[in-house]
Amino acid sequence: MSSYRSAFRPGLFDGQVVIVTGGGSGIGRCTAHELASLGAKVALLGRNPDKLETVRAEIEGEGGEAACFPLDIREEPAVEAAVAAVLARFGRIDGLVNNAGGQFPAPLAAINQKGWEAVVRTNLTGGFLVARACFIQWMADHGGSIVNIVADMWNGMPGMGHSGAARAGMVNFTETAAFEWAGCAVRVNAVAPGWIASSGMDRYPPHMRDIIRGLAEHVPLGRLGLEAEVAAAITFLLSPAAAFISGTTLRVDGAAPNFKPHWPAAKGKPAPEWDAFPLASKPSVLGEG
Ligand SMILES: CCCCCCCCC/C=C/C(=O)SCCNC(=O)CCNC(=O)[C@H](O)C(C)(C)COP(=O)(O)OP(=O)(O)OC[C@H]1O[C@@H](n2cnc3c(N)ncnc32)[C@H](O)[C@@H]1OP(=O)(O)O
Ligand SMILES: NC(=O)C1=CN([C@@H]2O[C@H](COP(=O)(O)OP(=O)(O)OC[C@H]3O[C@@H](n4cnc5c(N)ncnc54)[C@H](OP(=O)(O)O)[C@@H]3O)[C@@H](O)[C@H]2O)C=CC1
Repeated sequence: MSSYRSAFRPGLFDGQVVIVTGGGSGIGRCTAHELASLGAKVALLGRNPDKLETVRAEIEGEGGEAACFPLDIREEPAVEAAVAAVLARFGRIDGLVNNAGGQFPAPLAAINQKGWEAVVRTNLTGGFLVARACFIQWMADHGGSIVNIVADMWNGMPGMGHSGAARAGMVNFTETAAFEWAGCAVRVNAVAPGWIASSGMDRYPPHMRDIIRGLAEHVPLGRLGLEAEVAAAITFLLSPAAAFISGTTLRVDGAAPNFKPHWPAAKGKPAPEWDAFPLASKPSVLGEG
């Protein structure tokens, strides 16, 4: 029996198979737990096999079913082989959560071609490759639902120019795929997290710690988001509750893009679903509490 306290009804994904890329940590790991708690069999994709294996063991320890498929999403043959391996193992693919991603913080002038391409391939090309493989190998004939995780970098974000450009591309890919694949009953949406208290926050260099700790002051809801709050948005878009929703990008950001410096953000608001995922990451950069 899973300890995950989902907002959705038990058994919602019984019999379904969902791929979660970047399932070995943070938002991907949390989403994998949530979907498994609702009955889905989860295929965990990511580069580090040890991280994937840890999450697989966690899920199976909670009564769910999961399997690991290590790969780099930027490598086309590896992506095609991994999707084929998921089908060989589970026999179907109902959903894809295209979550793997990330970047290094650097001003545009300090990014060389190799660095730019490393980030664009991670956050745009890789997601395209995984989505296309799922479509061609299964969803074109059977339908399905794809959720692409992007990032709330609207209007540009200094230090994140490569990633913001890639995410903008992924939003447009989402819109085109929603149109092209609609005739095959494939829905394609995106979720744009704002600043989330996930393991990802611990991957930034020490000199950024104060910036990260101060981010909540620029969020009208007065806090960082939770992994479980992003997972819930993804789960909604995968579910039949979103059957007429395709081609959209759902922000999960506490209204951060609406922040205006002349008006203070809310202070000390509790996170209502803090205990939805007892195993959630506690990024050390944010300190205790
Ligand atoms: C801002 C305020 C926000 C404040 C913070 C707010 C957060 C915003 C919201 C977003 C949050 C998240 O996404 S949280 C998720 C965070 N998680 C992650 O980022 C994990 C995934 N990231 C990665 O794997 C890496 O960053 C990524 C580069 C994408 C892929 O790794 P690779 O192994 O392929 O790449 P590497 O070999 O490390 O590097 C490839 C090249 O990239 C360049 N490169 C690498 N690091 C570099 C650096 N620091 N400065 C310049 N250039 C660099 C060099 O050219 C490297 O080549 P050489 O010179 O030959 O080495
Ligand atoms: N936390 C936040 O505030 C925000 C996060 N996001 C995005 O949400 C997603 C999840 O981030 P989060 O959970 O916070 O951070 P994590 O760093 O914990 O998760 C990123 C995951 O992506 C995987 N990954 C990265 N590159 C590749 C690759 N080339 N091939 C396969 N897997 C890869 C990593 O696996 P491995 O280590 O094994 O490579 C890791 O599990 C990312 O796309 C991130 O950019 C967007 C906005 C805000």
